[in-house]
Amino acid sequence: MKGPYSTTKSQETAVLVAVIRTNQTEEATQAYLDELEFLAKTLGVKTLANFTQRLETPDKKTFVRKGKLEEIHAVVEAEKADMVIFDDDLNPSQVRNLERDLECKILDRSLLILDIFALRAKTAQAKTQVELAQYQYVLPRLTNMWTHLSKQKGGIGMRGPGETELETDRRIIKDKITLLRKKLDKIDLQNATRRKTRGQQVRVALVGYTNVGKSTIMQLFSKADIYAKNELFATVDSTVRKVVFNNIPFLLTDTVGFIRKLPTTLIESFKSTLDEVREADILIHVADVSTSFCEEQIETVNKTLLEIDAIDKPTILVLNKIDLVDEMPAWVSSLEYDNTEVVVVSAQEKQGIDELKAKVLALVEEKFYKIFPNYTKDSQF
Ligand SMILES: Nc1nc2c(ncn2[C@@H]2O[C@H](COP(=O)(O)OP(=O)(O)OP(=O)(O)O)[C@@H](O)[C@H]2O)c(=O)[nH]1
Ligand SMILES: [Mg+2]
Repeated sequence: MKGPYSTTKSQETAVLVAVIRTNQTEEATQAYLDELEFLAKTLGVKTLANFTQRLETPDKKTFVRKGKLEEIHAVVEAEKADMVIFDDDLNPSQVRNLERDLECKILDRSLLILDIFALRAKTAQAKTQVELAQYQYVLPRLTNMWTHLSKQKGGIGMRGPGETELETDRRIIKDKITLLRKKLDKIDLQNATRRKTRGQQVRVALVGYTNVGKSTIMQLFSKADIYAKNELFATVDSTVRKVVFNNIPFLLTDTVGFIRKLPTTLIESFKSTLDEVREADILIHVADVSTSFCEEQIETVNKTLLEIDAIDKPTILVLNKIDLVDEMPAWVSSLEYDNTEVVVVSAQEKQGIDELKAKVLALVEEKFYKIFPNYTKDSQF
């Protein structure tokens, strides 16, 4: 089951640690920890306990202060935890100090996300993108502990006079990054050619936070057999399907979900997968209305869309999973985004789907008749 770059084995156990920032509510912290636990669970890691400490910024040396560290160590020892997972990125010296003090494997949030992506990636493109992101993650974190890397190229006379193992490792990784970039450029070129052969068609992309129901909606619209599961990042590769509503055809893309604190190396390496989103004419932004952090998740997605230059498209905001909500949250009525229509649905219970389809069709039609002004409903596609 595990990909070649996995850093975790199944059935391992973990203790989670997060810092509560000034102004951050306990409720928010709990939601973040739940998400971290869900990320760990997706990798088959069981959470034994979690710890928080209120600090303005994480401690430079050990992320949390000494007293808290002792508490964590006691639990790690008593419960024989395999690892401690931190909710923010750690620098090499923090990792070293924490390994020394906690005497177990130390992971951070980015590493978990990278691991899940490595596990899920299926296409050559996604696999190469993940590998690139992993090397980019490792490069600034290289310490003398990583010397094993140089041995992979041992005997080829790689090491120049006076060069340390660390420098050799850096060079090996930089070479690897260059190689992966070249490989990706080649794949991108092939994909761009393929996209051109699709001809002029209206393109719609499903976007949203991870696990909100994008693939479930894709299935409803295209009857495609797509992996939809209660897991974070069930979808990492993009899928494109032709959909016809009311005899108007368009291309629908299901793609990777977003998450808060998405490692920047991942966004960079997944830029070409996100081309499908950038090049789309219309966005269906799916959100999970049943979580108390729906608004924040919508903001995270909008921020990421801005980062990849895909904001400002006609958008339908789909508030999904209404079946899990007794009462419509108050903030829904005050939702106001430019260029955005809101529709409330349950993809699972098929509530509100006709309204969603009608809204999608209206936007698709508008775009479609701009491309094909002479099209009549009897035309064959
Ligand atoms: N209760 C409820 N569950 C839903 C609904 N829509 C989807 N789900 C469930 O939510 C989980 C995630 O759905 P997916 O369609 O895989 O979500 P996604 O957005 O594609 O997720 P990623 O690909 O992981 O980013 C699955 O277990 C679905 O069955 C809904 O309307 N109500
Ligand atoms: Mg999905």
